[in-house]
Amino acid sequence: MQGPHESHVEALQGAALTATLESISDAVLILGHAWEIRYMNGNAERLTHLVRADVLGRNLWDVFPEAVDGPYYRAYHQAVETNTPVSFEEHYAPLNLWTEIRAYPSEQGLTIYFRDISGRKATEAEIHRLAFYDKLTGLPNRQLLLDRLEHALALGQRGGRPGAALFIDLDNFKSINDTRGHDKGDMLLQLVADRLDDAVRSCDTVARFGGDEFVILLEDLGIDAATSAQEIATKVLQSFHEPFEIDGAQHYSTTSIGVAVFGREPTTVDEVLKRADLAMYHAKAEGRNCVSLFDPGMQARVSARAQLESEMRRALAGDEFVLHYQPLASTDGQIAGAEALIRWQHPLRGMVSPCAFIPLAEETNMILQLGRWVLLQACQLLARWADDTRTATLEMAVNVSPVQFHRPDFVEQVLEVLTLTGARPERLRLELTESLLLKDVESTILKMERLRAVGVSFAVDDFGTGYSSLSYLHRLPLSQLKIDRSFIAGSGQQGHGEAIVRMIAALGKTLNMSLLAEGVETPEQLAFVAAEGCQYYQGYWFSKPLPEHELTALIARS
Ligand SMILES: Nc1nc2c(ncn2[C@@H]2O[C@H](COP(=O)(O)O[C@H]3[C@@H](O)[C@H](n4cnc5c(=O)[nH]c(N)nc54)O[C@@H]3COP(=O)(O)O)[C@@H](O)[C@H]2O)c(=O)[nH]1
Repeated sequence: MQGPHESHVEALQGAALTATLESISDAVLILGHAWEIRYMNGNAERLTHLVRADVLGRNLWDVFPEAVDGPYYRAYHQAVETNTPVSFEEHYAPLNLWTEIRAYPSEQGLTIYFRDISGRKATEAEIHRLAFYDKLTGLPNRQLLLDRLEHALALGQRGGRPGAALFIDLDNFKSINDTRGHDKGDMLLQLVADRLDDAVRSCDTVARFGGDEFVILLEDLGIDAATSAQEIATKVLQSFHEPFEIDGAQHYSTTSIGVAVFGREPTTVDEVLKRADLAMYHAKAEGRNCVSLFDPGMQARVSARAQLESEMRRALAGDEFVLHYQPLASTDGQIAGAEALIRWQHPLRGMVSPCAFIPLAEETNMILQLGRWVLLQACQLLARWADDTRTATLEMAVNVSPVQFHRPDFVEQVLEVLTLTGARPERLRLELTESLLLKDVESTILKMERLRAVGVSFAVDDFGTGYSSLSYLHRLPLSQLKIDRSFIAGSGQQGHGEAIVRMIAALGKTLNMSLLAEGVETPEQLAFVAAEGCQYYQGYWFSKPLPEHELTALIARS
């Protein structure tokens, strides 16, 4: 029998306990030993949309049949065994619930605390999406790709399941941004993402690596992984044959793809991506719109290039470049001037030909510094020639790279060098290639005319090897055509060399330009080009390119 004091205390405890259970933020269910519901707080009513009076005394599984297969039994037994609360998270559409079970073995009952964590789950999902998916295209981002590649490499190394990374870079992506705006560029990227996704299996990962670069991770490729990867890359490439529909207009785009295969041999994520990237650069160098498979030779070539680049920077800072001058002669044997030709006096490799470093200098923009240096040196000599009657009428020809010419301040640079050196502009001839003249014709003509106005003249170098359009050749302020040496070398033999020289000579006459034959090596070639109307020639028959002091001696003798 309870005394009056004890029942008062128990009633007090009951009231206090109920008040506590009603005030906490969690939903609470207290169950008896047969899983019958003995208590349900207000939060549990709100969350389950049930009324306390309807469920009290009923079995939990009758009230919540969907929970029968859930983790409740397991959690209860674990809570009993460990004598600690056990919690878990479960999804009951549309809710995500956090649940904690506290067991009371002595009373064979339990309390279930639960709360809606849908908001937190949505935030977590959003954080995950932001961290691992690209916002613009919805594709996996670089981070997720790296994780999956790491996993694929582990499978490849342990299980011998080979895979491949395809590094995809859009060709000329910049042009759509520049011509149609960044929003259209973004649309193209979204369409490309869809197209890449459609081109591969759903188990492959198509990721946006950054900018206009995408990577496709192919897994489980089978024995001939290289062939399969190349076939898939070709399929991806071909998927670009169809135009992209951007805001009602059709846009054609191509892509360059580098392929790197991995398998059992130990390698790293960085290494695989570096290889695929290298192969992609190789595809670009091959003319774009193609697939290239990584081979170890590529690495060696890139290292050699990097070495050359750093050596060139050192050479530019030091004193390793020199100019040689090849005499330009009239076909009756008089020196008419000289062409300045750069040489690299390398401390270990000896004299390096410009063919070995001009292309790299152009790619890296070092040609800007180099080209200005050449112009300055050549104009200094031209200025010195003006002081001597034997050299005062000679012309100086200087090669101009397209990279130099297309800089907006090219004209100012030439004018500045002329002012600095005091060289006479009418003795300076700039040699431009056909491809240079073809690009951006209107602005090219403007630049040439500004320089021609001060007396500078222009020659087309290596004429006949490019694609000069005769329709605009007459509009360019050119004074000389230099016939490429390949046609001169071909003269006197079977082939079209002679006929081409004849045609170019006729064209030069029509356009009122002087003609210079390049690469004349024999007296027969000289006789031929003279007979065809070339007033000038250049070649080993007269002289190879010479250091300045040897050229001066040759002029003095002639
Ligand atoms: N942008 C710049 N380009 C330059 C500069 N200096 C040179 N170059 C370009 O490099 C290419 C190779 O030049 P180089 O090795 O100097 O060869 C020149 C001559 O040595 C060679 N030549 C001349 N005569 C003959 C001959 O009878 N036979 C023969 N096999 N080769 C001969 O021709 C080259 C001159 O070419 P070109 O400029 O077309 O008149 C070359 O493309 C240079 O233009 C520079 O400062 N800037």
